Amino acid sequence: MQTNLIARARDWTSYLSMDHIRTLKVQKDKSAPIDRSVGPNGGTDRPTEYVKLQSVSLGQSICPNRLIDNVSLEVACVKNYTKRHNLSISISWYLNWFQRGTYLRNGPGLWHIDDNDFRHLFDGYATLVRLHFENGRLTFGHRQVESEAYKAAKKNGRLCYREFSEVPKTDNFLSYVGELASLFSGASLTDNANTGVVVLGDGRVVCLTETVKGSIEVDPETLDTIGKFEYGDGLGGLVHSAHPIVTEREMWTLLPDLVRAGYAVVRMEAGTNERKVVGRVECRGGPAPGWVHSFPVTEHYVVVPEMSLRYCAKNLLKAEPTPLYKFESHPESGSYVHVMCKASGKLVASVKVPNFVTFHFINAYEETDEEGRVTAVIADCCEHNDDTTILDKLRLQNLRSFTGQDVLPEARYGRFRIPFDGSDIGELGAALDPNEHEKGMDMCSANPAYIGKKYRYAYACGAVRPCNFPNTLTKIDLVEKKAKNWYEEGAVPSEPFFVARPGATAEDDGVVISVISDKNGEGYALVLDGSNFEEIARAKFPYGLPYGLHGCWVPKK
Ligand SMILES: CC1=C(/C=C/C(C)=C/C=C/C(C)=C/C=C/C=C(C)/C=C/C=O)C(C)(C)CCC1
Ligand SMILES: [Fe+2]
Repeated sequence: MQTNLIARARDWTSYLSMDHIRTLKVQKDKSAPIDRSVGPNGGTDRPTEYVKLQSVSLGQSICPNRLIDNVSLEVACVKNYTKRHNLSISISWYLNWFQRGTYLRNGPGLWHIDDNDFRHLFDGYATLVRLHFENGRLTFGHRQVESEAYKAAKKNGRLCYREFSEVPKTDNFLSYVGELASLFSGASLTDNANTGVVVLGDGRVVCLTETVKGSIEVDPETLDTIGKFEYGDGLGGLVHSAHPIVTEREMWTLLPDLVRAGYAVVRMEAGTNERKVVGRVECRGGPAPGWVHSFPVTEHYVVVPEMSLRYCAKNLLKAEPTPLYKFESHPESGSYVHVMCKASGKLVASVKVPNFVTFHFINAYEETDEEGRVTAVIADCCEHNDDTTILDKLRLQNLRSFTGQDVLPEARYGRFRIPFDGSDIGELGAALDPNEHEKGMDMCSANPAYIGKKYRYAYACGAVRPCNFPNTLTKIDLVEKKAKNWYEEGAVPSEPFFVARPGATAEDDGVVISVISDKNGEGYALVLDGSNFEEIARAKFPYGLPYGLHGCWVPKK
């Protein structure tokens, strides 16, 4: 039976308030109207909080894969419904090892407050999605991260902090002057932690964005917002990389210095809240540091990219979004890659490279000669052919239009080579022919055990064209220089996340998890085999989810 559980749109939208928890009528009604207006390819933008569902259950075979012998879906009356809603999808499959642990995915998920609609994908308030695997059951839930920005917006019915492209309305000049002061203190910047989620070495789970104040600890079980992650080091900083490098022992991140153009490279020991400055990189171009959404590390070095797309204090202040939002392109200033020794904080290489545009570095490693001496650092990223238009393409209006049209800007598996021979020039090319992934490429992950080391495989969102957004899950083999796709017509997958099989020896021995929005905006969790990239399991959600960004795996203790 192909019945879907769909709450009528009217019912959902009338339960916006977190404070008024009521029972929703869940109806087996395929024809019920749903607001599919948000996210690339729709997604169902419903108020996300606290829904007490009527108890419904049905048996359903939802995976064609022969490895799944039986799937049943039950929507239970959630006891603890003041915390979250919770749907239980029972799957029995043969991957016993993969039955204990939680996949969390963060991303912007709510793009309006009352009647105020946001403009850009990155503006949305953070929504956490949780897929908990245990004893052959998948428990699914999702919830808003309760940042100050989100709570203030809900309370006041309007935007109160500066988001990626949205700015609160200023009534008069005096309050504008106040705004200026609050901007430089960081007070007016958002703490909407809508970009990534990481598990620190001591087990704490933190949602992140690019503002330092937007580091928020959450409970991976209940999705409760525990509170602000306070850095107790006095380092301050307004912005940092949205993607720190986290291991069991430590966390590395970059703090761009918007006043004295440069970057502080900082390290935080696991179990502490104290970042320590290991070294500083001075920018070689100007007038401000290049935007650094992410960066890679090798075993011994931190790679600091300096893009010619640079932060712009003036644009931070503008009331209306500029074409490049908070940034400004300075192709004439050049682009550079710097390499710092983790142990000494000394700069060991700094090279000029062709201009590039990247949000996501994938990995980096050291190239060595026969004697084991490091001759170069190789750093890989999703590179948008030095085309900044990707930022504007991610405006909600663009994502909602152009379905089926070939408007996705081209991207490649960018590979930098930073030589250690003292030369001033680095190389940038493609690690494989971009036609392998139809020149669509972003949202990459690799086996976490290979971070900083020579690696062979990566998982990304690629393209089957024509498309207006990446629409495949793609396994990339950097030795064979081949890509293998998972693709379903009209579906929009989120970042493929690799989870290694405990005890695995092969790099690709594990599973790849993704959350998919199908062509109707409904959704399912998908599990692929990391080695042959075949589908192992899928579990359909009773409603669609908005597009999300980055995830993490929280192993069950
Ligand atoms: C809030 C402020 C800022 C915020 C920056 C944010 C939230 C940046 C988020 C960047 C993300 C999510 C990038 C993802 C890229 C995905 C791509 C390119 C996918 C492509 C598919 O083809 C600042 C701007 C830092 C200023 C202060 C305030
Ligand atoms: Fe990101």
